[in-house]
Amino acid sequence: MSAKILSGTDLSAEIRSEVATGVVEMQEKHGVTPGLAVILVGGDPASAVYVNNKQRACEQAGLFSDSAQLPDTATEDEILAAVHAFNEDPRVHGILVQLPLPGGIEQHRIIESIDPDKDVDGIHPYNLGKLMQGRPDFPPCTPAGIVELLVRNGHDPEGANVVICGRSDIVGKPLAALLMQRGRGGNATVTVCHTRTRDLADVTREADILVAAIGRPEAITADMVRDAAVVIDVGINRVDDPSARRGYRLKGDVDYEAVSQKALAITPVPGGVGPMTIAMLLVNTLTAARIRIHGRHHSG
Ligand SMILES: Nc1nc(=O)c2c([nH]1)NC[C@@H]1CN(c3ccc(C(=O)N[C@@H](CCC(=O)O)C(=O)O)cc3)C=[N+]21
Ligand SMILES: [Mg+2]
Repeated sequence: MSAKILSGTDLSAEIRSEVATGVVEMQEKHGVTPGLAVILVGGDPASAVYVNNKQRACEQAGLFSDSAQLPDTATEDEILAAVHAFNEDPRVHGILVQLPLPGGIEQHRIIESIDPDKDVDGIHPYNLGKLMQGRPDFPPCTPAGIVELLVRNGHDPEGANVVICGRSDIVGKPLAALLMQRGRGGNATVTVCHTRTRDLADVTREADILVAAIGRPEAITADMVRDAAVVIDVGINRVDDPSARRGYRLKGDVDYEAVSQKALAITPVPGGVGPMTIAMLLVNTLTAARIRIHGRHHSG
């Protein structure tokens, strides 16, 4: 068997065009253009790629976009000042601070300084609290993108055994919360694995839906996957490859060649979860603009 490919490239284009329609409607009805600001600290080349992709996606969907690029020597106060400026900027409805921040910066202080109404990443404690209550305004973008990939491709997680490998604050933990909540995209039975999990393969083999968010190339091998599982690969690892145009290749956390022989469906890397993350960032920015107009309770 060869797995069906779950294309994040295609689905993200569909979602971005839904956002574009929403933007036009908002401009006509309210004279408001939703805006997203990205704060990037330091010169990590992969991060710069994402920031550029985000800007381009904003322009294509008709959103206003801005960014602040700070050197990796920036102090906590300088980063706080950048956040503050966007908190106060009426053209900006959503703020994303690219993580991780350089060592020595107290990340939680920065995140807590973001206006929760502009926290389109959904990582401020207030928004994470609402997520845990099953009523998120801004579901974190990568988890939200994964849920859309599943639901819109006919792999509803309801009743399924979902195993998530990785317990990060930005992927594993919020994804578990989304999948276990009541309602659309939820009602799954969720297991979260991590570096201290005993007999990882024994756990992953029970998964109807397996999510790899580990950060190590090809960590998930075919023997760890149940026949006909749906496999979601969150990893975006740069692996040196002198024969490649840019000197590296992107590899997921899943051994794609082998696992795609066994799985029912699988996301590719690139072209899977990555583009969905950006699409959901635009969705959340449109939501943030709706909230500014109508309030938190009328944003549905
Ligand atoms: N506060 C915060 N929120 C984030 O959502 C966040 C973050 N920090 N820090 C970094 C990670 C990583 N991330 C990606 C988004 C899109 C692609 C993406 O579009 N990837 C393309 C390939 C891009 C390439 O060529 O490198 C793909 O998978 O097809 C990748 C990675 C968001 N992150
Ligand atoms: Mg407010």
